[in-house]
Amino acid sequence: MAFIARAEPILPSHTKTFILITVDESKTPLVIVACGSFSPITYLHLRMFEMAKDNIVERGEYEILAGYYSPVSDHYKKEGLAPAHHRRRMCELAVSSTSDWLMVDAWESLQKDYQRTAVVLDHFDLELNGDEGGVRLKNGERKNIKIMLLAGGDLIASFGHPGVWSPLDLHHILDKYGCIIIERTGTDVYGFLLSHDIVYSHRKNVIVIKQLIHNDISSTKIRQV
Ligand SMILES: Nc1ncnc2c1ncn2[C@@H]1O[C@H](COP(=O)(O)OP(=O)(O)OP(=O)(O)O)[C@@H](O)[C@H]1O
Ligand SMILES: NC(=O)c1ccc[n+]([C@@H]2O[C@H](COP(=O)(O)O)[C@@H](O)[C@H]2O)c1
Repeated sequence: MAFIARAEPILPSHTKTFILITVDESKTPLVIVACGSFSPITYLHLRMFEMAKDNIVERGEYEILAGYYSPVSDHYKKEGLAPAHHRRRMCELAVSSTSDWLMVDAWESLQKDYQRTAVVLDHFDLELNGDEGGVRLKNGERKNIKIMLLAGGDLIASFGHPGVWSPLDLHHILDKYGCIIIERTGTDVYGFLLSHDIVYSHRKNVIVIKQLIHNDISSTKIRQV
């Protein structure tokens, strides 16, 4: 067993604190990040982390340290979104009453410009692994924390929409970090994986999770009620 080296909050802006977390040294420490609007956060946004956790635990390769919501800022020009501070607060309230491993990172929501997902993941990497971060092992060595993007099939399918994601960003996200994809009604994730050259070339760093019982709740539907 080993311990996370820091006793202060793992990222400065969180609602919860990591205090010495035990780590199974035989596994790769993993933090999962979901980027999105969360306007509002839904049960599926909570469920997707639990689905990811069940899958990861079963694989036995990683030890999950935490999951983070990173709500997009007000500069993401998507129509109908609530202000970022409300969306962030809704996420904070949702995790505080339902989870002991999910947290909300405010950094992205507070930025003065829109931040691409690749940049958001780099921010997590810097905070978690930079400056002597990561996990400290019993022998004194440190181990980097792996960071993976958690997303629904629709977001991954948007990788193929012209002009939405830069190929360089996709290589960066899929090579350096990796993706955990939750199937979503209306998107053929496996078909997309096979047909998209960049995603296919990084398929070893992509985990697809089947939604055994499909639930197509969406923030849009809730906004329209
Ligand atoms: N029902 C769902 N099944 C699978 N993934 C989902 C589902 N709802 C949301 N997600 C995923 O959650 C992440 C953040 O979601 P986002 O805030 O865009 O929610 P959304 O419900 O898709 O929102 P909107 O309706 O505003 O587009 C995305 O990766 C999205 O694919
Ligand atoms: N080029 C990019 O980095 C890029 C493109 C499209 C969406 N995204 C992200 O995907 C998420 C999409 O959220 P919505 O499904 O609510 O639009 C947001 O976090 C957004 O920042 C990133």
